[in-house]
Amino acid sequence: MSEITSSIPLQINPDLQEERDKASFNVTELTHIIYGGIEKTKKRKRLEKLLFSDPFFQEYQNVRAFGSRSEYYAASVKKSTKIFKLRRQHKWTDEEYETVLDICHDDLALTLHHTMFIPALERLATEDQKSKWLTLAKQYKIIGTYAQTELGHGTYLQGLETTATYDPQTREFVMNTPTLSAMKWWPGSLGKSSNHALVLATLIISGKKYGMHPFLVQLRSMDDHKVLPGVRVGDIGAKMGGNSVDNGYLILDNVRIPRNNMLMKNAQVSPDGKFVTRGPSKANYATMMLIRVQICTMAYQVVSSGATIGIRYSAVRRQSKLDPQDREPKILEYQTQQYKIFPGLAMSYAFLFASRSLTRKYEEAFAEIQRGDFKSLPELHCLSSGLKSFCSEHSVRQVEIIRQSCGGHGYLNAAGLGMLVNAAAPMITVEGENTVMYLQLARYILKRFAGAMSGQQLDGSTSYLSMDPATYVCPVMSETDCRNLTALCDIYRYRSYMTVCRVARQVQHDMESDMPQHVAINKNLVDLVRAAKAHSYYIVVKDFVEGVDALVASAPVIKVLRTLCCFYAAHGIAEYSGDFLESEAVGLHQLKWIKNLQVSLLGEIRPDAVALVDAFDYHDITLSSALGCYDGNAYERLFKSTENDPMNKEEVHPSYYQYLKPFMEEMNKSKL
Ligand SMILES: CCCCCCCCCCCCC/C=C/C(=O)SCCNC(=O)CCNC(=O)[C@H](O)C(C)(C)COP(=O)(O)OP(=O)(O)OC[C@H]1O[C@@H](n2cnc3c(N)ncnc32)[C@H](O)[C@@H]1OP(=O)(O)O
Ligand SMILES: Cc1cc2nc3c(=O)[nH]c(=O)nc-3n(C[C@H](O)[C@H](O)[C@H](O)COP(=O)(O)OP(=O)(O)OC[C@H]3O[C@@H](n4cnc5c(N)ncnc54)[C@H](O)[C@@H]3O)c2cc1C
Repeated sequence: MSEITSSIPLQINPDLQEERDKASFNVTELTHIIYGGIEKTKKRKRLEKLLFSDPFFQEYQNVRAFGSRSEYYAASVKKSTKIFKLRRQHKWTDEEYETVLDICHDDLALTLHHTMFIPALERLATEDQKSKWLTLAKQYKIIGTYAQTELGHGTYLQGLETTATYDPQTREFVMNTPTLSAMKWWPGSLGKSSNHALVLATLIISGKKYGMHPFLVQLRSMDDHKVLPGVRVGDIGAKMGGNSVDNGYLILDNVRIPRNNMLMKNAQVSPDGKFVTRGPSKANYATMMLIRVQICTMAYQVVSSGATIGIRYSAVRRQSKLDPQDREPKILEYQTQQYKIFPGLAMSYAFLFASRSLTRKYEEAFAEIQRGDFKSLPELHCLSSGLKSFCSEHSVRQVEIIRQSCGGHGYLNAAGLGMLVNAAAPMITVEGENTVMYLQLARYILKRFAGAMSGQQLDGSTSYLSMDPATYVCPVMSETDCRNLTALCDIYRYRSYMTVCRVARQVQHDMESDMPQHVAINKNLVDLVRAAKAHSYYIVVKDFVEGVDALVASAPVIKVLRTLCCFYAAHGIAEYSGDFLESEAVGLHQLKWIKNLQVSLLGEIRPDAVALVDAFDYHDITLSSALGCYDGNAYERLFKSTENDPMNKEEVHPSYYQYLKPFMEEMNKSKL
């Protein structure tokens, strides 16, 4: 009788334990730093315990892995409603609720209700409207979504075709989807879950268009969830990932809504049809900016989850030979393996600090905006557009590299990496497609650069554009200088300055050669995006350096974070060496030193790699990965995962009787 079983050993895999034993710093101390203090970590742990003591959360993993799309959606609705109920029962604050959503790490079917519908009501409704609609939404008496994107237009909001035509006779808006391309297409939770939608439509009064405004439209009956007259709504189909969410389509045919259903914080239509605006014209774009900021935090969660799985697995997987006399080494010993995974590890900490800094700036600016002061809006719009694009692009790419680094097993659903990549991939597209968002940043940078050239004193994230480039000397004079974080940051800043300067001069030159502005811009789009990326990279490195410098922590924690920060910056210079050389931010000597440093830092990070991912403190259910589980018993967990596979339910699959058996019989009878 074979002794091979799928039972999970009670003890930690000794290979992983060995890693934990040799960590140079206190993991718990770093965990507290990551979560904002001991109290917050404790609170998170309490919430985690409360959630995961319910066996449903474990069963949900099986439905996610093996259920049909419809079963997965249903389980996710159940999960959403369970969480909603728990929130009421335990009177969670918004912060506690956000923590629960972070712990769940999963697209909930009703996610749009809290990620966009409620924030949109908070930002776009008047106080009177809030007391009605926001109260209902927060009590889950209505479930809503944010319906902006159409089949024909997602990016170009001025091209949206859905109309809201004011009828002064009845004091109603008449909502219409005039063409196929005008149908709403993509909104999450729209297809089957929501009974209300915030529909973004072009306002028309007496035949005149007044731009895009938000309208609250009821879609389904509150008695039986049946679709209301004039409304056609459904699911848009299976996607690469995120299939627990019913992204939907919506067609409106002369649907009448009361005048008060237009959210009127930023613009009003009076009963007799007069239009009045308040605040800047882009005030109705406020919800998108909030989510762009949140996407940076999501990118941190994505890449840190991927790094946790990749590093723990690489510490328990043994393969091939390094020393011919020794046993097979852990694959984490191979320098190439470290080179695939440690950039994701360093990026996790970089994005932690960058997203924290962006969130702080957002909260400060939002408080000003609430007081009617919009001066920080342009800076915040551009910073959030750039960082949203940068963090999503880099995290998705890095997690795919980590998936590949796990060899064949990384390709299994049970590894959790494929699902992570596919769930995270839309971060690149949602809330403004990345290229388009980089170009928003580039447009702002060009204007600021022109301001600096004409002697304006700049402030905020672009203040460095008023530097005098003639004063720049590469601050790295020796190999040892390469470890100086301020010097590395200066190199990024100068690279960004030169990239911006070059494209600004080119656009100006093209326009002076009588090229129309739009032609000159389009001729330089690739370089404009390059400039926005260089600026975003500089901001992330700067936030990382400043974040580590400002930390109050023990010497070992500071040391390990400084090493990671140095590696992050050195790796970026090595990876984009062409740009750094071309801009003369570094010379060939410096590049060689920085590349050497990058490789030697791999060896310095190696002993702390497992501890650095343990500090993220992800629960096994949150990670949902046989390869990345805390105990390191990856093989047992992989084997265990096959038990729930419906393919293994019967010894002989029905397809044998249907197809294979008759086929084999036919083949065996055949004379050929
Ligand atoms: C651990 C596991 C985690 C897994 C993670 C999974 C994640 C999955 C996803 C989660 C769910 C996501 C839900 C998604 C929801 C959505 O996608 S909702 C739809 C979002 N749609 C968009 O974002 C549309 C993008 N387009 C735009 O924002 C705009 O059209 C535009 C590109 C910005 C252009 O706008 P337009 O009105 O055409 O403006 P212009 O005439 O070009 O003027 C631009 C000027 O306006 C300024 N500006 C633009 N936007 C803003 C703003 N938000 N705030 C302030 N100012 C703004 C801009 O700077 C220009 O200013 P000037 O240069 O001074 O003129
Ligand atoms: C999973 C998921 C969830 C979503 N959830 C919602 C939701 O809840 N509510 C909602 O309203 N929407 C939602 N969306 C829609 C999303 O916001 C849009 O897909 C997104 O804004 C991009 O717009 P698009 O699809 O029209 O892309 P397009 O604009 O068609 O982009 C296609 C290509 O054209 C390029 N391009 C377009 N314009 C320019 C330009 N000006 N300059 C240079 N290049 C350009 C882009 O870079 C891209 O390469 C969701 C989408 C996804 C994938």
